[in-house]
Amino acid sequence: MLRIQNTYGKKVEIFNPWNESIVNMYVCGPTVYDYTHIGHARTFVVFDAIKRYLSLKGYNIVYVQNITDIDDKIINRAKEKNVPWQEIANTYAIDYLNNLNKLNIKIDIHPRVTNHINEIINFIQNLIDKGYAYVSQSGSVYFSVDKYPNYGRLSNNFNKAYWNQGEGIVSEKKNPYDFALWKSYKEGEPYWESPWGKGRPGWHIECSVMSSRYLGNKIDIHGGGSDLIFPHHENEIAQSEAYFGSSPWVKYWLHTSMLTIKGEKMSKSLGNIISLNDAINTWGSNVLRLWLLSSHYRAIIEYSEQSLNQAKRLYERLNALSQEIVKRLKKEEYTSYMNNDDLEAFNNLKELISKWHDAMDNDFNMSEAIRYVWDLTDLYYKKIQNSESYALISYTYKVLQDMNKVYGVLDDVLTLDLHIEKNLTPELIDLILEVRKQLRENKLYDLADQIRSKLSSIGVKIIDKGNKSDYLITNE
Ligand SMILES: Nc1ncnc2c1ncn2[C@@H]1O[C@H](COP(=O)(O)OP(=O)(O)OP(=O)(O)O)[C@@H](O)[C@H]1O
Ligand SMILES: [Zn+2]
Repeated sequence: MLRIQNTYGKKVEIFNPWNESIVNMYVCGPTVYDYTHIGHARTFVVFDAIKRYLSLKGYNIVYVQNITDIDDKIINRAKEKNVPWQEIANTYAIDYLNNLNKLNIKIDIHPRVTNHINEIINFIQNLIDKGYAYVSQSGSVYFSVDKYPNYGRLSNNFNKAYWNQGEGIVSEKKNPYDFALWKSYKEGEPYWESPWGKGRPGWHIECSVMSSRYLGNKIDIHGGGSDLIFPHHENEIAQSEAYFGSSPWVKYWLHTSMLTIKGEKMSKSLGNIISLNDAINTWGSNVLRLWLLSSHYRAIIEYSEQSLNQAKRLYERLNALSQEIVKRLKKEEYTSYMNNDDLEAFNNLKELISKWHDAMDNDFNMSEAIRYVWDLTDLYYKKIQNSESYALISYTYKVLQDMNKVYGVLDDVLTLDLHIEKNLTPELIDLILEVRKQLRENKLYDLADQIRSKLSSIGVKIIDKGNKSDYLITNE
């Protein structure tokens, strides 16, 4: 049974999504004004692994991660470089998407703020109509924090002096801790028309709007780095619960701790980043993934070549043994008989994968789970490598496959489909062979040969005997 530590309430809870088989996930994506860095990768790889684990457990997941493509930081960077702001946003959005791809991360929906301006305006208007927001003299719109009684519950801080929004001193606010939903136009800045005049959306509102646009009014998992708990996520909750008039809006809040370098958060604004491009060129994406999935998601990761080298060793071991297993299963040089040693190794494996699941079920305890991956490599070289047993070797393959569904680093190697016969019914193959026979009778040999080679590539070997054909299912 999966248990998750919810940042909201700081308690470990049994995972029980709103709908028993579907999980809605939203994770805050980057503001695209600089290169994607390994700090981002820490958060994005962890949530990818969480999504993959939930999928291994049988849930259907819808995963949304936004792209913030309009923001003060983008506008400032464009001014510095003297290029249009769209160029900055596009360049770094492409960098981000390419790197996700290299890291084997698949997001279902990647909404961009500038494609949702109308929805943002409607959402804000609704908050004004309900009395949760007000329009200032300049035409900016602010959320009235005092109107929302649960403010502070996520970050567990109810001291109003702490609620500094980092927006500088803005005298037009009713309270210093009110935050901007809409920012009125300033000379030389991009703008959109709105009922309150020209302007652009504030940062927090975009996530409330885009998450509900794609996931509805109830979210199962909302994630992001721990740097976003206050004020960003606190504000998202206030806006969304005010808008929907119900609580809780999000069932489980999950936050990754920061990736640090020399003890400091790696971040674009501090200028201490190692870009993902560079890191992938140096280490490869598989080593990076394994490294980032070797720590608990709530523990800080300090950048260190030593720990990356350790992940590299693990990857090389896993890769080598996977290749060996695949080769052996293809060669059919085994027997199905299990001697006592095989049986013992089989039971060790069973215990190992069950402990791995227990660790993952325990609030995705990846630092413990990775130990079982190391143990698997030890077990293989000690007790499995010299075994002749098909049952043992194919079970090792299955265990590796399940683990890899989360780690996602052996996709190129684990290419055997041990259950090919399940996907191709004999009737279907007979039908294809019949069609091929008729093609040959009509001297359409090219087409007949194409069918033969296509079938061969999916593991069905055709054996022609005169005008009759038979077939063999192989794992090649
Ligand atoms: N060093 C880090 N470690 C882990 N997660 C991070 C780190 N930096 C950013 N994130 C996470 O990555 C996502 C995108 O963050 P964002 O674009 O705000 O990055 P940033 O580098 O912190 O930028 P800025 O310096 O402008 O705040 C967020 O979910 C954020 O929490
Ligand atoms: Zn967000």
